[in-house]
Amino acid sequence: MQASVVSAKDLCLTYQTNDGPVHALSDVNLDVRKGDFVSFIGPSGCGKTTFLRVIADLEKKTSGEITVNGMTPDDARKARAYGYVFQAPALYPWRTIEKNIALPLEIMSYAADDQKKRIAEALDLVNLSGFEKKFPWQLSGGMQQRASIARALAFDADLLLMDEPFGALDEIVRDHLNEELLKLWARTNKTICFVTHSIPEAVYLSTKIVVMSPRPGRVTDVIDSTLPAERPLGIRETPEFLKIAHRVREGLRAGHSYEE
Ligand SMILES: Nc1ncnc2c1ncn2[C@@H]1O[C@H](COP(=O)(O)OP(=O)(O)OP(=O)(O)O)[C@@H](O)[C@H]1O
Repeated sequence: MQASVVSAKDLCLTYQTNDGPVHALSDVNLDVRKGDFVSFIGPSGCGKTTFLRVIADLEKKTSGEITVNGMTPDDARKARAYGYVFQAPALYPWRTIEKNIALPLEIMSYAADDQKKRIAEALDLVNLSGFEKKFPWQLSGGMQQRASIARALAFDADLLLMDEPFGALDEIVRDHLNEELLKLWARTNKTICFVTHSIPEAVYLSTKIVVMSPRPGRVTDVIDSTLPAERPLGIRETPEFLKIAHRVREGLRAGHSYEE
C-alpha cells in the first residue's frame, strides 16, 4: 500500500468572525496516498480552499488531526513538502517568466546554477521552453497559468496543491491544460490535490473525487475512480465516465440548499 501524503482525522476548522463562528471544516476524514490525483468539488463556501490552506500550513486546525508526509503541516512546510498553484496566475508583471519562477528559489537561497537547471526543467514540464525571457503580459492566460504551475514545480516537491487553477480559462484551453496536467502527473508521479467547480474536470483528472458540502463544510462522498490511467479527452463520452459524473452530481445535489 502507498504511503499517506495527507491524512486528516476528525479535522475541524472554525473561523471566528464578527457574525459568529463559521464552521469551514467539520469532522473531515480523508487519506491522500502517494501518487493520487484528488479533486475537491463542492459549492462555494464548502471549505475546499480552507482544506488546501490547512495542508499548506496557511490556516491552523481548530481540532482533530492532520499530517502531511507524516509530519505536522508546520514541519512539512519547512521541509518544502508542497508547491501551491493559485486561482489566478499571480505572476509579477515586471519580472520575466524565468525570473518569476526563480522567485521562490531565490527566497529559499538555491544556488544560481541550481536555479537555472530547475527553471529549465520546470518550463520543459509545462511546454514553455523558449519563453523564459518573455514577460507575463506577452503570454496568453493559459500560458500564464502554465508558468505559475512551473513556478510551483521548480523546487520539485512531491505534493502539488492546486486551487482552481483553470477556472478563469475558456473551455478549449482548459481541456488542453487538463490533458497536459495528466501527462505531467504521469511523468512526475506527484501527488496532486486539485480544487474545482467542474464535474467533468474532476472526473477526467482524478483517481479520487472528494465531494463537499457547506454549512458546515464537510465531506459528503469520496469516489475512487474506476477509469483507466490512460485518458484521452474522448473518455468523457464513455458510459463509465458518465456514471462517475452522475454520482458526483447526486452527491452535490444532496448537499445543496436552494434557499440561499
Ligand atoms: N479568513 C476567513 N475568515 C473568516 N471566514 C472565512 C475565512 N476564509 C474562509 N472563510 C469562510 O469559510 C467558509 C469556507 O471557505 P472556503 O474559501 O474554504 O470555501 P471554498 O469551498 O473554497 O469556496 P469557493 O469555491 O468560493 O472558493 C466560507 O463560509 C467562507 O466565507
